[in-house]
Amino acid sequence: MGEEIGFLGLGIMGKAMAVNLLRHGFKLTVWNRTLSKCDELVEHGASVGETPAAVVKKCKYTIGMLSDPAAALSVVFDKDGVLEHICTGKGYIDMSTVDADTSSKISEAITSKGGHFLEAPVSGSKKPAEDGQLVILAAGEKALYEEALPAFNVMGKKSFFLGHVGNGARMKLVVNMIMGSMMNAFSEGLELADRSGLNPQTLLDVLDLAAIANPMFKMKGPTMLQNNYTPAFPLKHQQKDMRLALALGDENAISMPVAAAANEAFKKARNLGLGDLDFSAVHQTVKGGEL
Ligand SMILES: NC(=O)C1=CN([C@@H]2O[C@H](COP(=O)(O)OP(=O)(O)OC[C@H]3O[C@@H](n4cnc5c(N)ncnc54)[C@H](OP(=O)(O)O)[C@@H]3O)[C@@H](O)[C@H]2O)C=CC1
Ligand SMILES: O=CCCC(=O)O
Repeated sequence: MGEEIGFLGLGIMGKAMAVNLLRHGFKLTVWNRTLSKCDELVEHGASVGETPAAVVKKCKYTIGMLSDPAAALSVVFDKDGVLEHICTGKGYIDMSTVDADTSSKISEAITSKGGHFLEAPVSGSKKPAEDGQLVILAAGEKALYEEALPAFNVMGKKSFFLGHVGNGARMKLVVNMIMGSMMNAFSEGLELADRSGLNPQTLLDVLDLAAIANPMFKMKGPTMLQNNYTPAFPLKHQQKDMRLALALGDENAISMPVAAAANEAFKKARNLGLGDLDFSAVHQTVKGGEL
């Protein structure tokens, strides 16, 4: 189907998104810092590039799905990075969750070499990525957005084009700031129900019928009651998003005491060694128990 697309970063999300694209007939050349993680993608029909630069050289446009701002910058600016082969007619789409400044730095570097840039962070986790049910929050070059729409339509159930670079990053951080705060309130509620003699499972049933019912409580509640925190969205990334959202709050002089308290809980969870578990493991900071 069409030209080859590049894909950099095969973590939980990148792997799921890339496999989904391959299943839908897209041709992909992939790269991951730990190159062995490319093997599974090769089994699904992908080619491998030895470096980000090699991938960009081969592909009309390349997608990045990296852990954080440092990783997103490194893949573009370091030796053998995206910048080495980006040029007129080629595009780079960063789907990582980063702050607007990081995205702007990448955008300026890419466009100064004649390339096109789009930021396109996503809402939705591992399962929606596998099922092509993400929500894509794009901003930047409209022409690249339109070129990538066939791939976005496979990866996501809805794509938003939000205007200039930075708006996608900001939208994503606002969404995840709300989500992180909700997860903390939910954890406290589960523990409060349990310790005050209520059945937490009954609380889940009540919540599911109430005005505050939502897919996150429905999906995470049962596993949290089993102390099962198999990572879909790693807690260290949720804490990164709270930190970046709070910085956005600082810039705009928005008082965000609820988000600040949630960030403290995620920091505490990281300090307890829970950073690689699912973000719902913040529950353990309320329980105070052994995993
Ligand atoms: N998981 C989720 O539910 C969601 C995550 N996100 C966002 O998507 C992004 C990816 O998340 P996720 O897949 O869960 O994260 P993972 O931690 O599973 O994967 C991170 C990826 O980044 C790579 N990486 C990390 N540091 C570097 C570096 N310095 N140079 C090059 N590559 C690097 C890793 O490579 P290696 O394999 O070598 O370590 C890996 O491919 C994050 O920004 C996250 O916030 C957005 C929506 C949902
Ligand atoms: O950034 C991660 C978001 C996870 C989700 O939307 O379920």
